[in-house]
Amino acid sequence: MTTAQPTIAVPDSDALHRRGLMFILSSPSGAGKTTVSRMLLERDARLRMSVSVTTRPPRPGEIDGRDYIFTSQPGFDHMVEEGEFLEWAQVFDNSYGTPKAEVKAGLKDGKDYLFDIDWQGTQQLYQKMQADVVRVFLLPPSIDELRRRLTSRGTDSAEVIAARMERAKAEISHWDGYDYVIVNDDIDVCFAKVTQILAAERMRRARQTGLIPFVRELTAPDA
Ligand SMILES: Nc1nc2c(ncn2[C@@H]2O[C@H](COP(=O)(O)OP(=O)(O)O)[C@@H](O)[C@H]2O)c(=O)[nH]1
Ligand SMILES: Nc1ncnc2c1ncn2[C@@H]1O[C@H](COP(=O)(O)OP(=O)(O)O)[C@@H](O)[C@H]1O
Repeated sequence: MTTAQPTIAVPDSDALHRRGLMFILSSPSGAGKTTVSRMLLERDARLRMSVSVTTRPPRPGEIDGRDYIFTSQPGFDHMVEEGEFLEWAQVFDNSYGTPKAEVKAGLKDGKDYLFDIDWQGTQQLYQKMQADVVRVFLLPPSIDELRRRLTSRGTDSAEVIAARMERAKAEISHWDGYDYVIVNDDIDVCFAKVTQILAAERMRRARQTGLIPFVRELTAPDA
């Protein structure tokens, strides 16, 4: 004869409530963060892109609202005045900012957000929302390979590429402000590492807000 057992929900990745996380990917321009971001978004339905606002003109193939929200400098300044950004920064000659509203609400609902932002934005988000932030920095395998990637992308003029190369070493100098640093040599290896980091970070105890009632149930006197 079997005795009736109290039912306890089996904890899989989504069975228990979890607070969402802010997954930040930074790198010097051309090291591969857009490529890795696209791969993540294609393969991971639980991850959403935090689409930034920028005054930079769209590149060929970029879509307003998907890659960036493109705006004028007065439009951007107005958003700053209205407090609509979680963080914003001047990068190269343009302004870039992370809209606040969706991310703040989504994190509570367990939604995860991907941020392709620079070290200045990373520092600001970390200061404001340290417990939610995971910081990943991609390095190129060499400076020559970085130049080759920027050139082969075919989206920027020689002048813009030269300006980005000039800034690359300054950007790389911020590598130690990140939790994880990956050399993006082989894209599949790099992507696998990023995926592993995301999986582990999702399982952190502090994010699994549903654990407290679950453990209470497991350890109840009549369980
Ligand atoms: N702080 C901050 N940086 C951003 C934001 N959006 C993009 N960036 C950064 O701005 C820099 C330039 O981006 P972009 O013009 O798309 O060129 P890319 O680096 O070649 O992809 C990159 O380092 C991005 O990570 C944002 O909302 N905030
Ligand atoms: N691991 C890699 N090996 C070879 N080429 C790469 C790799 N990662 C990215 N690329 C290429 O390098 C160029 C720059 O990558 P991108 O993702 O646009 O960089 P970022 O967003 O950091 O500026 C693109 O043409 C991309 O296809």
